[in-house]
Amino acid sequence: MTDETRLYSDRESLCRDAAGELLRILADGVRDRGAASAVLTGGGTGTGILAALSDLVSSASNISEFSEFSDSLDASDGLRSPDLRMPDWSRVHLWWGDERFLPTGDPDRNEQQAEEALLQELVARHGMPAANIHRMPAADRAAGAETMPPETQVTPETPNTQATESIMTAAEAYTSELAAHARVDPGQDDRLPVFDVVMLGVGPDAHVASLFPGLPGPLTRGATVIAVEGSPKPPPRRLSLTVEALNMAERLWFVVAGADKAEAVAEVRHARDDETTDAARWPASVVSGRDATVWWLDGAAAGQA
Ligand SMILES: O=C(O)[C@H](O)[C@@H](O)[C@H](O)[C@H](O)COP(=O)(O)O
Repeated sequence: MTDETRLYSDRESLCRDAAGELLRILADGVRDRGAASAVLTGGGTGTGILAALSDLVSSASNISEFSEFSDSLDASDGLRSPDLRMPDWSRVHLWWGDERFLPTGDPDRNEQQAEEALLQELVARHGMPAANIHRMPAADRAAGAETMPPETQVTPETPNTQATESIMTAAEAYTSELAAHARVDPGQDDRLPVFDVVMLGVGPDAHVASLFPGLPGPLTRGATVIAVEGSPKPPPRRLSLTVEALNMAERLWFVVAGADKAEAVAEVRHARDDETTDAARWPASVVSGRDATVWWLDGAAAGQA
C-alpha cells in the first residue's frame, strides 16, 4: 500500500489534477474490468473536483478526433494533461460517502451540489444512465417519511422516534443498494463493497464522510452504512459509510484545501505515522486505501501558509 502526498499551490490546480486522475482511473477500470466506481464527497474541494471534471469532459468532447479510451489528447488543445482518458460513462457507477439527511432538492444535500457541478451534464450529454448514480436516500423519500409532519422532515433537530426510524430505514436501504450494485472482490468480506476511488474531504475537526469525533460512527463495526444523529456540523441527521466500508477503497483520496484544515491534517498524519490512531478523536486517521492513500493538499492545508 502506498501513501502519497500531492501538493498544490491552490485549490483550483488541486481540483484540476485530481479530476484528470479520476478520469484515468475510471477509464482504466472500465477497460480492465468492464466497470468502474467512485465515491463522491461533499464540501468545497470535493465539489470543485467535480466541476473541474465537468470542464475536462466538455473540452474533450469538443475535440473531433477524441474517442473513448483514447489515451492521448493533445495538450495544445487547451487540456492540461497530455494523457487524458475518458471512460465509457455507461459503465461508471457513482456513490456517496455521506449525505445530509434532508429533503430531495435541498441545496445543502451533497448530491444536489454534485448534480449541478457535473451529474446533470453526464446524464444529459455523455450517456451516464441515471440508474448508475446511487444517491443516498433523502428525508422526504425515506420509508415512513410521508407520515411525518413536515417540520420533522425539514428540521429534525429534536429526538423523534419516527424520524429515527426513518433514518435507520434509509441506512438499511443504502446498505441494500450497495449489496445489489457495488463490486465485491472474491476472497474479501462479501458484505463490503469495493470502490476504485473513494474521495473524502476532511473537516477542521478531522471528520471524514459523516464520521465525527466524539460520536459512535468512527468506532462502529459490522455495518456498511450508518445513520448519524447529533452531528456537531449541521444538519444533525446524516447517513455515512463506515470506516470498514471506506477502507475497501482501492484508492482513498483525502482532498483538502484551506488553512483551517492544517492542524487536523498534521494531527491525523502524525497519528497515522505513530500508529497511535485514535478513531474517536481523529476519524481521518483510521481510513486508508487498500492499494493507495493519497493526500491531495494545497499549501495552506499542508501547513505552509
Ligand atoms: O457534509 C458535510 O458537512 C461536508 O461534506 C463535509 O464533510 C466536508 O466534506 C468537509 O468539511 C470538507 O469540506 P471542504 O472541502 O469545504 O473543506
